[in-house]
Amino acid sequence: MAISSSPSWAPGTAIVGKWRGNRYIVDRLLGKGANGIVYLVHREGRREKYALKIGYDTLDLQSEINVLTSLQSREKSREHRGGRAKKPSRPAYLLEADDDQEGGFPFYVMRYVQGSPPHVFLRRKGRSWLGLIGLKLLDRLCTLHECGFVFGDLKPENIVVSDYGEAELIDYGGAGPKGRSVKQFTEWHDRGFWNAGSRSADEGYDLFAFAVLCLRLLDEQGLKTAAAGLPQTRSVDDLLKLAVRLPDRGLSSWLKLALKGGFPSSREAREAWKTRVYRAGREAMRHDRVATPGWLVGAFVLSLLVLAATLYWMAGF
Ligand SMILES: Nc1ncnc2c1ncn2[C@@H]1O[C@H](COP(=O)(O)OP(=O)(O)OP(=O)(O)O)[C@@H](O)[C@H]1O
Repeated sequence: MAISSSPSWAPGTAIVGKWRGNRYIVDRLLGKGANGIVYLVHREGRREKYALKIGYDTLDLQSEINVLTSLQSREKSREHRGGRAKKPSRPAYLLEADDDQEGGFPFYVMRYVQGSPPHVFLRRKGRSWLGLIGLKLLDRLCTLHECGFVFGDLKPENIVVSDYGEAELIDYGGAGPKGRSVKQFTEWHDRGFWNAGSRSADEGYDLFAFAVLCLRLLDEQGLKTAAAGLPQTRSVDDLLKLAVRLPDRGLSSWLKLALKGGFPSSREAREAWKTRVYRAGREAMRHDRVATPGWLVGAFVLSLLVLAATLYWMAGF
């Protein structure tokens, strides 16, 4: 069923599931996209917040639900194996799916991810946080790949970073099974746009998009200029040049490999990121934290000299 006009729900509205009977109260609108509208909600009588997505198209929504169901069951079995069956470490990927009792609109309820997009986060906290954010994102991609899916449309708008640097993927509308064609992509992040490979859903496709994401976060102007080139001359070399320009050698070499499709799997890419980018960045952060700025050392020496001169002068009396 395709929905031409979806309902606009005001805060306080109760959405009642037709089949399962659960009631969700709308707190506010979170956002609108090509595939649906997302609201912040809570279950009636409970405090936990969730994101509820109402879709424009039942089939599109169902494919997102399939991905979230796989992630959910994988997380469950992982926690079960780890002996944490009683208390899940994170809220569920997917709480439930149902149709709205009133209008029959399909919806699903997922974990609410609170935070800001990565470019906003990095502007506030500093670029050295890219190592941690990247590691968390690669964790999410590895999990998704191990479930047999590829994310597809990896871009800043589909990432939320919490205040502690936990990065989460939102919007699984572009995700699909490995081996098929990528169904939803965004020009700059798309391997095909750069004539750097096919649009078939493989792990390397997401790693390529991830590498472009890093370039975009660190050198958006450079990426914009490169993307303005003629479609027939545009190539991965344009991106490699941007990667070479980065001052962080470890990051630069990681990006080059990802852009060239050199990682055999996302798991290996993640391990390489951890040693070459994340750990190296952590060392730099630690150093920044303990190193005393030069001006402070100068001011301290000056105050010692003033003190010595004062004592000398007083001793003369
Ligand atoms: N789980 C979530 N937690 C918090 N906010 C969310 C969540 N899911 C979606 N949002 C917000 O709702 C907006 C729209 O959701 P979403 O991106 O899933 O819709 P879409 O129709 O698939 O969008 P697009 O046109 O980008 O494909 C997002 O940009 C984000 O701001």
